[in-house]
Amino acid sequence: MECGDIIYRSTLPQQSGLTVTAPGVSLALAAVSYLWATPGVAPGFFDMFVLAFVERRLRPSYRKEDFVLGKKIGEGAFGVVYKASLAKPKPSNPKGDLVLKKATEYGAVEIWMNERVRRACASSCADFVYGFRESLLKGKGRGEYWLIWRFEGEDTLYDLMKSKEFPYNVETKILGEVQDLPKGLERENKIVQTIMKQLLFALDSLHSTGIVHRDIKPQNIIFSEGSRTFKIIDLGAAADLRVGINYIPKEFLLDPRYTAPEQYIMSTQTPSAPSAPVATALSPVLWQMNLPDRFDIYSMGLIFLQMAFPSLRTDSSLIQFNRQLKRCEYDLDSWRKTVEPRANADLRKGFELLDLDGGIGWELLTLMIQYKARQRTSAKAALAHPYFNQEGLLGLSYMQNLRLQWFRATQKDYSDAAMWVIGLMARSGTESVGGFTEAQLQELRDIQPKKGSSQRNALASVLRLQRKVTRTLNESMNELNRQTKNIWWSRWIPKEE
Ligand SMILES: Nc1ncnc2c1ncn2[C@@H]1O[C@H](COP(=O)(O)OP(=O)(O)OP(=O)(O)O)[C@@H](O)[C@H]1O
Repeated sequence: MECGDIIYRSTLPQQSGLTVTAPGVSLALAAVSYLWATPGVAPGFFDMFVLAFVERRLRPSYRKEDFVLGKKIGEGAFGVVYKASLAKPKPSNPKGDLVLKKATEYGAVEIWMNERVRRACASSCADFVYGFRESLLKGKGRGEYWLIWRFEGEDTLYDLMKSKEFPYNVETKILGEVQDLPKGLERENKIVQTIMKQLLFALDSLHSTGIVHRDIKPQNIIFSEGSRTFKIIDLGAAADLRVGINYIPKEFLLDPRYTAPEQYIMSTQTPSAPSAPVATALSPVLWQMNLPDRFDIYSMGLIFLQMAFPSLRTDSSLIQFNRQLKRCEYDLDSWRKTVEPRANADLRKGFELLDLDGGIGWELLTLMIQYKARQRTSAKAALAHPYFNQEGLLGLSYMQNLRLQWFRATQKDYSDAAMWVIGLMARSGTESVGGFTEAQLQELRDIQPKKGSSQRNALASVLRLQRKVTRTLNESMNELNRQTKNIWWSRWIPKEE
């Protein structure tokens, strides 16, 4: 080719463009679904490396001297809580009173969780202002964490439930006015419904971002005067399932009155606290395997129960209820059968309230208080339950009714059915029936495929593959766990200069 020759585009070699194929599209969709599935690997990366970074640059930071401590409003085993205010308020500072917690070691976790919540679902929890680790004076121990929130209000749900006036003492607070109904079950039911809706909404937002609270109880639910809603507080025992923070349960952080029977949010067979990258990559799988959010649902079910039954609002009666329920093998219906015949007026009132509208309240309660986590409803599914439909069951359209039937079917636990099928497979190995015995199944897991029996070989391969995947998963996680991993995230917590 001579210099100055004209080259036509059509004569150039064709560019190899991106070819869209059906398997490629399905693979991409599967990858996107995985990355966005609860607790959200992709949103997690964006949150940690973009949002957190931007927030740090834009939000004001504080030091110890900026605060004036007021009266003490709470003291737990791991911190002291004060009402506080700013020493020299500026126009850009938060308005009104503040709450300041001086916390020990668990303060770091609480700062992490509060910052995560502020970015992902600020309205679910008390409005977090700032958190830092105080400067260490030489020879003065490990230092404390200071956490600052806006003062949301005077009352926790516990304070409000202690009053004989409950739930009427909450009515104007959340609904803004007194309902045009005579005092009685129907009116009380409406108030309890509204409270439950607010609580489940807050809990659903927390769970959607991969945080399990683990200490849900009326004492940790504050009424926010500003937003006229209930908000969750005290994230010191929470676990962040996205990155595996606070993943190992610390039993002493849990309140036995409200904890679910399993005690642990993750199966004890799941390898302990994975390192952050592993936890992040596997978080959707681990979430689906363990359904850790159902731990909070059980506690929320107990709060629902206490709101419905005035006689179960004291500590001693709740402890007694827990004992009775355990004796009934956590079957709420059989507990009801035991106590209803000799129920006092208060207990009867609770049953009547939950039995309104065809027992839809009782149905929701039993979906929350179940022994097996997998049988409990999620917060999202609970919010879609017809209990929260204004007109109740009768007001449901044909389609809504269909959805309810679907909802009930999906809430069933099919693990028993799976066990039954496996059991049948194993039992069918008797000489009279033919097939595989338990011992033969075990043998199948161990042997190499033999020629001549394709069915037998296929099953053996599936079982071997399943065992191999589980083993590899466990080994790689344990391997990565050996690295120091517990405190990597505390780098994110600001320190006082
Ligand atoms: N943002 C807030 N606004 C108003 N009051 C609050 C706020 N946060 C906490 N409180 C009050 O402080 C009390 C103690 O708070 P919190 O439960 O977080 O502390 P704690 O040290 O973990 O206590 P405990 O160990 O007893 O649970 C709460 O019961 C509540 O009355």
